[in-house]
Amino acid sequence: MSLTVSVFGTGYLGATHAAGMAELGHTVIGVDVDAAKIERLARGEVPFFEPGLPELLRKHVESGRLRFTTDARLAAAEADVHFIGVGTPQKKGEQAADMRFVDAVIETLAPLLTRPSVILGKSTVPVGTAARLAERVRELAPVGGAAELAWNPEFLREGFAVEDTLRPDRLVIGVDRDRPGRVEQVARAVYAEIIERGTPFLVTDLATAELVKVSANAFLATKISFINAIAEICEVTGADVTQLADAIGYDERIGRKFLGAGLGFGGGCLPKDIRAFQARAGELGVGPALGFLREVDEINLRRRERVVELVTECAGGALNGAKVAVLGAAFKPNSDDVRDSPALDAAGRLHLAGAQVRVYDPEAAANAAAIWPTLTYASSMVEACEGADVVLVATEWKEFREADPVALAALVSEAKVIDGRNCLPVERWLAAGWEYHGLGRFA
Ligand SMILES: NC(=O)c1ccc[n+]([C@@H]2O[C@H](COP(=O)([O-])OP(=O)(O)OC[C@H]3O[C@@H](n4cnc5c(N)ncnc54)[C@H](O)[C@@H]3O)[C@@H](O)[C@H]2O)c1
Ligand SMILES: O=c1ccn([C@@H]2O[C@H](COP(=O)(O)OP(=O)(O)O[C@H]3O[C@H](CO)[C@@H](O)[C@H](O)[C@H]3O)[C@@H](O)[C@H]2O)c(=O)[nH]1
Repeated sequence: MSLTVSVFGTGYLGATHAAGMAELGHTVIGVDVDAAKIERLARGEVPFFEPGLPELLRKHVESGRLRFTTDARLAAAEADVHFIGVGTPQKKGEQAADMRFVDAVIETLAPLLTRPSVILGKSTVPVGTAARLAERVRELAPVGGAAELAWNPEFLREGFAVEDTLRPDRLVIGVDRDRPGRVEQVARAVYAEIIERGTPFLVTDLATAELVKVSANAFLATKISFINAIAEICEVTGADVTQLADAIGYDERIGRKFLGAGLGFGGGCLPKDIRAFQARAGELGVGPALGFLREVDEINLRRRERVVELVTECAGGALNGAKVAVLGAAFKPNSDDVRDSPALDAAGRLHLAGAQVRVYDPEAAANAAAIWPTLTYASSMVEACEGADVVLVATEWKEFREADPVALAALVSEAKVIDGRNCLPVERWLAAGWEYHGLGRFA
């Protein structure tokens, strides 16, 4: 069944979700308060880097199935289902999530709902938010209880956002058990094509759906920090954390995914989500239950300090004046996102410690320069490496993994590389004469 849906927020999540909904056959209205962003999207342009999204978005904008507006009234008038995909960033100077964007959508949208409607929240929120918002919607909507709200967390990964939207591992819908209404039936209609393929569709209560999302991210962050903690031990014992991860990963109960030791996790999700989860647990009086997440965060941040230490050692003990090429600024490859990026953070720390840092990233330089305008940005890997005393690989872009170590060795001043993502073919780099340092291996 084809529906008309709106998506509030057209960032990484919202723009992908809007295009995905159109691909599933629905008529879609994307709504954002950022007029410049809406103008670009309406022209069929994606304002960030996400493989496969420009083609999908353009296709549906051109067919007229996907429109963009800053006017919430249009969405309220035409759509039967409204998705909330606005940001829930970390509050400045606090651990907790900033809920003002989600709240603003409800305050704007609910008073406009004059016919039965379903609101599906996708943003990552503290447990308890959905119940609070459902109540507020009933208060504000002219149709009262005929405006229903459920929570439908999103699990997409940047870099694979289109694939994850169209072919998710599972769908989770949290509904108000005391007021079941039509919301489950509507959610099934929205995702019919995906459900028919046999994708697990889990219906839970509101709190469980909210907690599924933050628990998944807390688990992923914990797995990464686990292996990075082991990397610290490997560094003082001469062991190799990548071989260790392979060996423990063969045990299916453990699994090899997310055991990539290196500079650690960053981005717009894992760091702020584990902090907001701890803050919420504290508010609920069960802070100690998530005390381990503080450790997870600390282990993660220590990796950035370790990289600065390694660069300093490679530069002969002092960073002042050392020429350092930093390859990568994005928090991970195939993304231009630099939110809480370990790569950019390491580059910034090296710069502040007196190194002459030249950063190269194939997609994220403009976003990086908005945060760190005082860093020097090279327009190619070659330009970044020319005359460098130390090369730091900070994001595992394919371009860096497949770089020719012989050609690069001829450009640099000293052939010393720190593989901050343990992603380089070590034998090739050693054979080309490089002094190689990984994280948790050949330290
Ligand atoms: N980025 C991801 O990969 C991802 C994946 C799963 C879940 N999430 C969650 O999804 C949410 C959005 O994340 P994001 O990375 O897309 O954020 P983002 O910052 O890229 O985008 C948020 C968008 O919301 C818009 N916005 C703010 N207030 C608005 C309003 N009142 N009405 C309409 N639009 C408004 C902003 O202008 C911006 O375009 C967060 O809760 C995040 O935790 C993100
Ligand atoms: O073995 C690994 C795997 C990942 N990372 C790092 O962890 C961070 C996060 O990676 P990833 O989870 O792939 O990126 P996101 O796009 O932020 O996706 C996460 O956050 C999203 C927003 O909540 C969720 O929807 C996704 O399911 C969840 O994977 C990045 O900095 C990676 O470099 C590692 O250091 N080692």
